Amino acid sequence: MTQGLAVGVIGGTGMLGRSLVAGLLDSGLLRSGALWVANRSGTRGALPEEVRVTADAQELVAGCDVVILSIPPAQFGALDLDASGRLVISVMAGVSLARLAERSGASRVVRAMSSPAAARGLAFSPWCGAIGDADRARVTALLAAWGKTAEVADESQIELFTAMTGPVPGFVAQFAACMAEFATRRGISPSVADMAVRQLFLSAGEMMAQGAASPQDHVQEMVDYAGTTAEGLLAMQAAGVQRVVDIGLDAAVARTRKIAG
Ligand SMILES: NC(=O)C1=CN([C@@H]2O[C@H](COP(=O)(O)OP(=O)(O)OC[C@H]3O[C@@H](n4cnc5c(N)ncnc54)[C@H](O)[C@@H]3O)[C@@H](O)[C@H]2O)C=CC1
Ligand SMILES: O=C(O)[C@@H]1CCC=N1
Repeated sequence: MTQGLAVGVIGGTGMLGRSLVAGLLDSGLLRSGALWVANRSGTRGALPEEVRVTADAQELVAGCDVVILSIPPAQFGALDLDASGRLVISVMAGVSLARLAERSGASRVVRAMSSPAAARGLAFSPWCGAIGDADRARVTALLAAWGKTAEVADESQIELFTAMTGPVPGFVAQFAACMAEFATRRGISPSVADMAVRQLFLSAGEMMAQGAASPQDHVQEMVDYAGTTAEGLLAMQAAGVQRVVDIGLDAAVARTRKIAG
């Protein structure tokens, strides 16, 4: 059963947690009054009145079927929690399934990744975990409330996505910043460069998200067109653009794998 769940987000007023809460509120999956948030202070912040807020994570667990962990990895070791009998979903970077089960006492444990784009239903939220069919349906429904979701093979793949799709706009912003820098160094005003680059990434994102062509297909189409863009793309490829991206993402994955939780 995926409708009528009671769900709690520990860390649900943080940068990611409040976005997850917003996505869940819009989902229609939860019973009325069945969304809980726990944080350190017990303060509501901007959360709507229908969300139940507590400073006591164990009180949240008592009221919920599903417990979502969205606190900083460094805080997880100090979290005193007995979530046995609950379905636990973590979106924390770097914290392993074994550590989640050991620290929470839960046997139904999922390791996922998401992003603050969840508030707009635009996140990509991959997950893994050894769970049964009913829990798989619950997890898929909850994570779909934040955007797209996919079950992946194992934790090492979650670590790749922690680097790639967790940080929004993250590495895409780096590419946009490089283009804005190119323009301003050649005399275009910073405000015009900023507007142009934002509009380019909006339109490119929409076209890639909705069109049939993959990003690789888009690149090949432009190369085959053999115009001005082809010249630039081939020069970037020859200069090692894939290697630069590999180096950056490998470094972010390595950092994720150093987190012990
Ligand atoms: N911020 C982001 O874009 C992303 C964050 N993540 C992961 O999400 C998790 C949360 O990150 P942020 O939201 O950025 O952190 P944050 O620092 O903005 O918020 C953390 C929240 O956790 C609460 N908290 C901390 N210790 C607690 C405890 N013992 N009991 C109850 N609540 C506690 C704090 O009160 C706060 O509300 C991290 O594990 C991070 O790796 C994953 C993907 C993207
Ligand atoms: O940069 C970070 O640590 C967060 C966690 C995963 C993605 N962004």
